[in-house]
Amino acid sequence: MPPKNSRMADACRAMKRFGISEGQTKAAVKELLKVYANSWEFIIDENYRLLLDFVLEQKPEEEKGVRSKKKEAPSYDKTEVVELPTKRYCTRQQKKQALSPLEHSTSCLEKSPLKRARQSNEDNLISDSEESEDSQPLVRRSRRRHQEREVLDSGNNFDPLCNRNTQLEESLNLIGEDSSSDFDEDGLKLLEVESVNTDNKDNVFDLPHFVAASSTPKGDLEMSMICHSSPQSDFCPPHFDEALEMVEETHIKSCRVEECFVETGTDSIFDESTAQDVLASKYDHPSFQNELILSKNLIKVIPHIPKHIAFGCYDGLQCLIGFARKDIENIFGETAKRLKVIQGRRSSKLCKVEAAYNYHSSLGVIKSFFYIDDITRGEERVKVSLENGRNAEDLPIFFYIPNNLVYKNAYVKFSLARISHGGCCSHCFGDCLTSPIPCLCAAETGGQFAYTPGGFVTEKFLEECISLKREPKQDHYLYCRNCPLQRSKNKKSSVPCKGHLLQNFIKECWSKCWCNKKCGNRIVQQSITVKLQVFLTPEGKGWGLRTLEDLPAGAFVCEYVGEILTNTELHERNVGSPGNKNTCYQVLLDAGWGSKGVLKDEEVLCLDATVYGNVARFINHRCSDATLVEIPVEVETPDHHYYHIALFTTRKVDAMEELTWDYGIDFNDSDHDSGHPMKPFRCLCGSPFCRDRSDMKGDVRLLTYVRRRRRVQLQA
Ligand SMILES: C[S@@+](CC[C@H](N)C(=O)[O-])C[C@H]1O[C@@H](n2cnc3c(N)ncnc32)[C@H](O)[C@@H]1O
Repeated sequence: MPPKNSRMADACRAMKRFGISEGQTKAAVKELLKVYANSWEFIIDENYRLLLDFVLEQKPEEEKGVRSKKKEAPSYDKTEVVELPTKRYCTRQQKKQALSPLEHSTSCLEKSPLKRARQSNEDNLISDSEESEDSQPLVRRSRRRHQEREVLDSGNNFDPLCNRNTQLEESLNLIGEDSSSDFDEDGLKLLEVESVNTDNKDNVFDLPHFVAASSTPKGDLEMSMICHSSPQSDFCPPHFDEALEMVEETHIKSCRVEECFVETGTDSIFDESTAQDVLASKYDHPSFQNELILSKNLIKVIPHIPKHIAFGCYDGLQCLIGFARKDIENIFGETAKRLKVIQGRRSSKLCKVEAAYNYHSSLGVIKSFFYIDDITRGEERVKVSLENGRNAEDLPIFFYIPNNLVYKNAYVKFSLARISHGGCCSHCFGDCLTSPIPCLCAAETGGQFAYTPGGFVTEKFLEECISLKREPKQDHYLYCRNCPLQRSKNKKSSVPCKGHLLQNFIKECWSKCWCNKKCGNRIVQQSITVKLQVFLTPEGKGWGLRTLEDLPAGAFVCEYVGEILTNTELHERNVGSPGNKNTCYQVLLDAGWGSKGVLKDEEVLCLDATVYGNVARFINHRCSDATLVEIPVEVETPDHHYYHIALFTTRKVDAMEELTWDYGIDFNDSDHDSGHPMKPFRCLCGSPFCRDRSDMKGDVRLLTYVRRRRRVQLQA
């Protein structure tokens, strides 16, 4: 019997042919050995068929793993990278010049990328009618095709990956495959291209095909296509029209193609002149020639690319993969300095198709596009963008409101008469935080301000709030004598209150105070100042919210805003909605419950952000170690039955990191009786402290799989 190591090495070699990494193979073999009592027989059988099937079945889960791993990437200058001008446009003037592709490319390259991008924006202002039909037949055609489709498809959801062919699926799988060695020290993923680029004639990946599609926050769509292009092979660059069609049909169904470029690169094994010869001869291929004549102004050939180039996109970041920095600077000039560059590990041949489209930012056409400039429709001081990455998903439909609004019966009466002089600072001037003696408003926080002069929650106060939430003790709960939650559920019998977490309140200065509007003790009422983005979470949690800038600990991010309902109204709303499916945007304002006598129904309040809400409705849950913590903030009224739920960072948060908070859900509450209005869901927070213990998926899935395999084998 061959030694164990050599069997593993053989298995890895066999799997490598299919683009499966060593890490994946080893993990799969380990699992299978467990099931087959350490026998290799089934694994080796039929040329590792079982192993291959098993790895391929595992893939979707592993892809999730890849993404969450990437999330933990250490910080680097992400903001700069996001701003990368990804389109390298040629000017309209250049398009009109009847240059050969190579001449044309030189003239394009002479301009700095920044200049080119600027020029292209100016070009975009030129109306369609100015465009000569002859100069851009393909673009024009695709526009018409799009317009026709727009009429047919209006209202259809964007589904970039539907209609894809098998080849595309295979190649996307390859790119998505995981291996811990695929990440450099910055946690960015290198595209695995060697496996699709072998000289093996039987290789299924011999034809050019798309490997990745990504959208950028600027609204560009990028497609990469790897081609087998060695001088010996009968490589032919993709038919331009075909490529364009594929881009449109498979990826940007509902977007308008404005401009489209094909860029080709060659391998470092060529010197510059050989590369030019090879490319020139390739473009002379009869099947391409006609298109070349028609679309030559759109084709740009970069004569010498020493290593493969590919654009990947992770959470809106662009990364340029495979170039040595020196080479990038030669080709892209100044722009290169703004890129995060990963040294290439292997050489490859790559053909890249770029398509740019315009998007609309008004809510009216939200459904057709997948990048929205500002979901708040100008309601906030800052824009909040939405990016629908590459997955197909309905865009959220709700009314954006920057402040809570009463639905009907909630008693939320703000009146100056209700605020006593003792409850506000009537002797202050300017910024209360600069005064040596904390003002009366700080009485709520033990005579110390909860905010620092820099505008963050103080370390001590933040710590207290976090530990109260993470490790609540029995005496941190208040119990109502006649709990409104139990009352609304079961009117007859009086079920004891399950308890409400006692929370530390902040009291902000307000209109009856003498301080300045910009006083440092008015943070939450200044509303959102942080740059935020709604995005589709890769783990399958739906939409999520992330910050586009680095945030220190204790920074105010946003308030949880929604309709203010009484508990009875909430109960009626939920009973009336099929399957209680709207509960996922509901929270209780119960921080003051149990501290006073029995609350009247109109004083028992909650927020529902299902239909009316702000950006906080997109914040997902994370058990225990969330990036945000909620703190009740008293602004307009001293009554603790109405307050603001303000969300502050629990620690330093990097740009592009997801913002999460612990909803306080009891995932093991099968009767859904804990009092939290939100129904428990299968938690995908990924926290090591995750409270959802229902997930024994790994073992169960493996067993099911093995049983199925055995059945198939027996039947055979
Ligand atoms: C307030 S919403 C958050 C935004 C939501 N993801 C969306 O797409 O609109 C709460 C819902 O998001 C989903 N969700 C939030 N956190 C989650 C988690 N850790 N795991 C799985 N789903 C989660 C659940 O469906 C939950 O009911």
